[in-house]
Amino acid sequence: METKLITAAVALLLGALFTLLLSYTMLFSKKWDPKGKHCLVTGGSSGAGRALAVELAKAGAHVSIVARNPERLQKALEEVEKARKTPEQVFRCYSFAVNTESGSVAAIEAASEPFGGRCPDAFFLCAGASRPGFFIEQSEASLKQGMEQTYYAQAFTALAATKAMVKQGIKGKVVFCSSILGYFSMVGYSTYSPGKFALRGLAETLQSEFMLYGIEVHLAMPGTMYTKGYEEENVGKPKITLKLEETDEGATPEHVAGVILKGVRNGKFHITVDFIGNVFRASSAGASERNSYALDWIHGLIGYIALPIWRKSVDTAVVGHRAEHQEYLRERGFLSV
Ligand SMILES: NC(=O)C1=CN([C@@H]2O[C@H](COP(=O)(O)OP(=O)(O)OC[C@H]3O[C@@H](n4cnc5c(N)ncnc54)[C@H](OP(=O)(O)O)[C@@H]3O)[C@@H](O)[C@H]2O)C=CC1
Ligand SMILES: CCCCCCCCCCCCCCCC(=O)[C@@H](N)CO
Repeated sequence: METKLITAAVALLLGALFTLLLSYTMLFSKKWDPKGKHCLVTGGSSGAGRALAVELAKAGAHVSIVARNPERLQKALEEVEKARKTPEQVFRCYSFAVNTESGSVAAIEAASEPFGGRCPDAFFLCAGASRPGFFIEQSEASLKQGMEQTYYAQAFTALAATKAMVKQGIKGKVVFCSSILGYFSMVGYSTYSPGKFALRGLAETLQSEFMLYGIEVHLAMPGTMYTKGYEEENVGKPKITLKLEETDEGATPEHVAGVILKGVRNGKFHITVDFIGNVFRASSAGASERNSYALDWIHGLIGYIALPIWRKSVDTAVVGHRAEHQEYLRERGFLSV
């Protein structure tokens, strides 16, 4: 009896010591400060990208924003300008499509010009879009477009950015913006989730590979954000998907940008924004670098219990939608009878 008690006490003590030690090492992990750094933000004319650009300006960084539409870029640049901290900060906008390597190279070269050809220190890759719909309504073109608007919209900028950083010996940063739909998926997201999962795959590879160069990789996994992009995706979003998403409270892009920047400053690899994000992150961590050894197992435990229950409720809701869906397919002329 006594030996058992002693063993339990020793195990408890060791566990506590272990947690303390890890929290201690995390407290002393190196911090990143955007002040004086040149940060390039793709998708910087709207939503999360624009909010990040503003946050970075507030933090004293030089900011270059990249997107396609020049008018929206100009408007966003005015917002960034309002957040200026010092007269030395350089703020520019560049109109390029970044879903190709050549477009990304051109954007980076243009943004490097005011800095004597030196490429940016940090790349925040927020470009992307979502067009939800049912899988059977997709085509070869729309599936490819889905990858284009998710994976390629960020992968090619990462490629161009890394080549430039390595050539110039810059130990910079690459921050991807995936989604919690890069951890799990559900009805309606067949053109979006695959590319967001792919971004995780890429980030996990590069987190390891870039150890060769001292370049750090981050992967943001936000949930619903109330942005222009969100309004656009909702136009064609299946009703069942809209209903299932009600569980996600959502957040403003400003809030999300703040959380992402904090995660980057603190050297977090996976950056989740809220409780649901933390639960999915901890529940699908694999061998990914953890955020907090003290908290992640609790989020993991919550996921272990709650996620199968939630998944069951999703399945029930989808099955409950069958009749309405048949009607929808008939109306659309997909079914002849
Ligand atoms: N809103 C949400 O609920 C969520 C969004 N996300 C992801 O976060 C990121 C930002 O989303 P959000 O702020 O809502 O999006 P917005 O639609 O509000 O903004 C998207 C930005 O990306 C730019 N962009 C899109 N495609 C390209 C391209 N090929 N080349 C250059 N620029 C491009 C757009 O400008 P332009 O069209 O002029 O090029 C715009 O600046 C996206 O990657 C999205 O998938 C993740 C989770 C949730
Ligand atoms: C304790 C565990 C409970 C689990 C509850 C899970 C609820 C998830 C709801 C789905 C949210 C979907 C967000 C999509 C964000 C996005 O990327 C799109 N807006 C882009 O198209």
